[in-house]
Amino acid sequence: MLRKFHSWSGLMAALLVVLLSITGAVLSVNPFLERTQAKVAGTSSISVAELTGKIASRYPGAEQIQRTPSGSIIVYFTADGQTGADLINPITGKTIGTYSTSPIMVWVKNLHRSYLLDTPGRVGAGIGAFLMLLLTFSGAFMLANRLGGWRHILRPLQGSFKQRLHCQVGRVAVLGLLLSASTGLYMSAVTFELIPPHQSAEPAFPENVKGGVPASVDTLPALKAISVTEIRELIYPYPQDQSDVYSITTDQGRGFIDQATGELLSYQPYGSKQNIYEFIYKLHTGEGLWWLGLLVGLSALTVPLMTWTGIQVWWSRKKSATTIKNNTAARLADTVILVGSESNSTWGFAKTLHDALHLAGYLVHTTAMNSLASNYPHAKRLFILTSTYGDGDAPASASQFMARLEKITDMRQFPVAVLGFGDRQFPQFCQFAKDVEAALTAKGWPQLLPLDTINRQSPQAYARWGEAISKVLDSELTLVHTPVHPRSSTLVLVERVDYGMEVQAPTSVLRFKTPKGYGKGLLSRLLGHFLRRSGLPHFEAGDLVGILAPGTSVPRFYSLASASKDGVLEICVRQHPGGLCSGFLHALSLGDIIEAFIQPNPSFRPAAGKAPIVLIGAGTGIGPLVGFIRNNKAHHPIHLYWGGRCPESDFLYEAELNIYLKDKRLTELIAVFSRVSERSYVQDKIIVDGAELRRLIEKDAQILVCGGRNMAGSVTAALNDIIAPLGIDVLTLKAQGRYREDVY
Ligand SMILES: Cc1cc2nc3c(=O)[nH]c(=O)nc-3n(C[C@H](O)[C@H](O)[C@H](O)COP(=O)(O)O)c2cc1C
Repeated sequence: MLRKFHSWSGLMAALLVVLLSITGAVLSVNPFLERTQAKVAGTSSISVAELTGKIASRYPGAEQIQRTPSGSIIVYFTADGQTGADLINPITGKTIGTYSTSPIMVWVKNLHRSYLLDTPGRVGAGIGAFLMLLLTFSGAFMLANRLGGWRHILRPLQGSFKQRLHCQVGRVAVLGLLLSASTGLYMSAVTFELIPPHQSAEPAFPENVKGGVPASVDTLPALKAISVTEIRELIYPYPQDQSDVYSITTDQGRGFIDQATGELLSYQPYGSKQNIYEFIYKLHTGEGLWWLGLLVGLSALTVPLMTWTGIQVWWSRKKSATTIKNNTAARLADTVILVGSESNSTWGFAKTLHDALHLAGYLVHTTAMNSLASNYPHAKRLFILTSTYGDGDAPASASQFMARLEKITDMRQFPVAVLGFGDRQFPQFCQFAKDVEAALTAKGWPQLLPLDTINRQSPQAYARWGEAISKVLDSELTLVHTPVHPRSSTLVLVERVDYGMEVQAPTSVLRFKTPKGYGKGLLSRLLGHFLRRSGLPHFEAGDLVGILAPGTSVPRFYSLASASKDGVLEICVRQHPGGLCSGFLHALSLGDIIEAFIQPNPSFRPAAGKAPIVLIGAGTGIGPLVGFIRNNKAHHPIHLYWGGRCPESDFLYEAELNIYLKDKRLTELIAVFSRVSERSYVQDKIIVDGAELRRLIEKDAQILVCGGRNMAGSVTAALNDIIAPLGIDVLTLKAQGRYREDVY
């Protein structure tokens, strides 16, 4: 709900808020520039009388003096029948230069205040400020939700690069944006008198003007009592009109001064409304607070970037989303389907079930598990279809389901059927679905059907589950769903390095490129050459590539050892006896092609920051770890623990790792081998280095583990022992986003 609101209001407001923020950022530089020109040091001891005296000798035709919020003094005068305005040094009274306002800045100000459209534009600017405020609030609440509450708002972010960029930039700019949007909105409300007008009434023109011979301006007692740092404006009386007065505006109020006696007449101090308005005006414009102006201006500059990343995130979500038609509202539905999915394939199965039930006359409500409502007044049955991710964990759209279920205590219960989607090659097969079923049973929910599982999106298994549903509902349902894989790209093998034959662990590093470089047409190929683009789809090291071996419909996933910016798609594959896909890949010769698609795996990559990184892997688990090291151009400290069989035969990436050690992309390489006389495994070496690792973890180190399940389990156990003296365990590190695994 909040996300929909944030996305749609963001899309609608994009142009308005981008214009407001760019122009606001440009204007925010003004107070700083003015401040650098203004001579303010030592002016507090100078009175207005002194200043006007100095000005009078140089500008006998002075008509008005103004002090800008940044402290610059401007004199408006007439000389030889011509009017002019000069900047004055308040200490010497000398001319600094001619004062003029830049027409470009005037144009930018008008664009900011009214989009150059007068009153309708001012209304638009007010709406823009309001939408910006809503977007800032909704974005902050979404982020807090996503990170598990306000207390965890600074936790490392997960998600695709654009999602992380969007949230990170928002996190940095949130206070500045709240300040500029709320103050801008207040000023619009004042303009349209939605808030009672702030302007205190002008003091009445004094009735008791003496009208005598004007005294010299530098002798007037009222002007002697006011410091230059307090004055805003002094308007001189009409020459030769002895009944006229000086009109003065200061930081505290307005009044008139008798030109003969120098007495202050009918003075009126500002009321609290005026003071509030002026304070908010200062906060919004930075006039008089140049450093705040610059900070707010800098945060405004993030808006175009956030708009762009926000649109991209929205578009990729929309592209991959499954549209559910005939979705009944939760409060009216007799059947509820909750979906837990990471990469959207389970949504396709849920849609098939939704359509079949709708066709059979049910009122069906389908939504993400995270959107579990606190009640479904008319529901008679609940279906939960969920995949499992990570190592038996919840997928993205179900990440908050368990916590929500725990909180809801008074929901009416009705029969539920849980269907798990998973892959048997993961030992925690459909574990999250099992956990959901167990949590519901513990809360006393009745069963519609016992938990069932679907291995590798099998359409046959799904159809069989459909038959069981038909029976229990006594309705004829046909569940035919063939999963659609993302559009694949054709890649050609350009390089392979083979290892491990002698130790019965044939392992190859395979590097692929697109067959024809960037794009297909001549123009795009030329462009690709010119821009040095590889034509590969975008991916980061640690993402997954799904490869369809000929004759199979189920892809096999491999962790990527390169990022697309490296110009190649690189994987490290061990040949398993009888393995369909690994056999196919190992049989490839240079020039052979494969069909592949990218599946982002944003939860497995180092978080941003300078904290040390400990990479732990064994065998082909080194693939993504090498990718992280290769891209460590900032030379953050990286320690790599890796285990192989024999240094002469399967020391994967040995030459490359030595280069990285030399050029400091890698700080330390600890390689251990199991088929040598002093055999050792990574977990053994971790125990030996326990004290050093504990020290790194105390320094906020993050740990990334990649490789087989047994190795990962032993590493967890070893680390638990090592960090026990710190009063934490691996689960704590996981919750802090500092322990990430890619385990197979
Ligand atoms: C990185 C990764 C981790 C996975 N972890 C598990 C797991 O622990 N247990 C399991 O049964 N399936 C696991 N799977 C398989 C997915 O659950 C399965 O492919 C599912 O059909 C994906 O559905 P979705 O696209 O709706 O998220 C994993 C898949 C990937 C790519």
